Amino acid sequence: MLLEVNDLSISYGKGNPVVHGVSFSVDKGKILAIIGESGSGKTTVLRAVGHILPRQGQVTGGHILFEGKESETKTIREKTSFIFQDSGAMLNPIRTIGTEFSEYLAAHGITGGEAEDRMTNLLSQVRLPDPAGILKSYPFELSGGMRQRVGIAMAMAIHPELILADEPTSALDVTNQAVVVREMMDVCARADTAIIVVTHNMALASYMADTILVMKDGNAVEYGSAEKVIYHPKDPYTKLLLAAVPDPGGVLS
Ligand SMILES: Nc1ncnc2c1ncn2[C@@H]1O[C@H](COP(=O)(O)OP(=O)(O)OP(=O)(O)O)[C@@H](O)[C@H]1O
Repeated sequence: MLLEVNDLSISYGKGNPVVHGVSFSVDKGKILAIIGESGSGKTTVLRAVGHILPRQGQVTGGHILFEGKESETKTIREKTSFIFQDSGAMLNPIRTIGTEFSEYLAAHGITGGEAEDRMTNLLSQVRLPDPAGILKSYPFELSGGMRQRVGIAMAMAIHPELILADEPTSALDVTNQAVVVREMMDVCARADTAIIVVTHNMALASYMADTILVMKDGNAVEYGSAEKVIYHPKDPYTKLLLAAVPDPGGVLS
């Protein structure tokens, strides 16, 4: 198993836990969607897995195992990367994509021809036309969807075992959402990269995921294969989420 999370609890400061005893696992190359309403603890769980909880955030119970061992910051830095809602907006506005991208790779020990190859190869895998031209562009010269694709290409360029994606497409319009999600899934499938995607969108979760974890008020209220959760939900809250989706699984296809 690539990632196993057992009985995870998390608090901020001296407050009560905001995540209570959550467990799940992700196999190599598989996609887990964590779904739930705002404030249910999805991002907190994702940040704990990525070792990027804010300073006051603390894991107060449970275990996170990565490749069978207690997960350490160094391993996670090397083997996972993030895609945020506004990954594209995080690009430095006064530097070209090429400068930003190559520095990111250099920070991971990838330089010279190898870095060039990875950049152009991944930019074309996320279907950005004219990768050489993109590398010479400034972020403001690209559309929101194009910038988000650059964010996905950067996340994939270090050949991660696991991508942690927090609402990766919610800043995009509906047409772009579907395309960018498909590209993200294609690129990850080719490299056998696992994904944990946090979303409040049940249609997106059912389209992408092998496994779905439903969270409410910091608890896991439902967890299982996407098929089981979508077609045989047990928890009333999951049923409510599904009732809001006209055609689960079909909306983005
Ligand atoms: N830095 C922080 N300090 C204190 N409390 C926090 C902090 N970040 C989140 N929380 C609290 O933790 C709980 C879970 O928040 P979290 O952001 O993980 O939820 P979420 O399900 O990802 O919501 P959203 O969909 O709005 O991002 C909420 O009650 C939130 O107020």
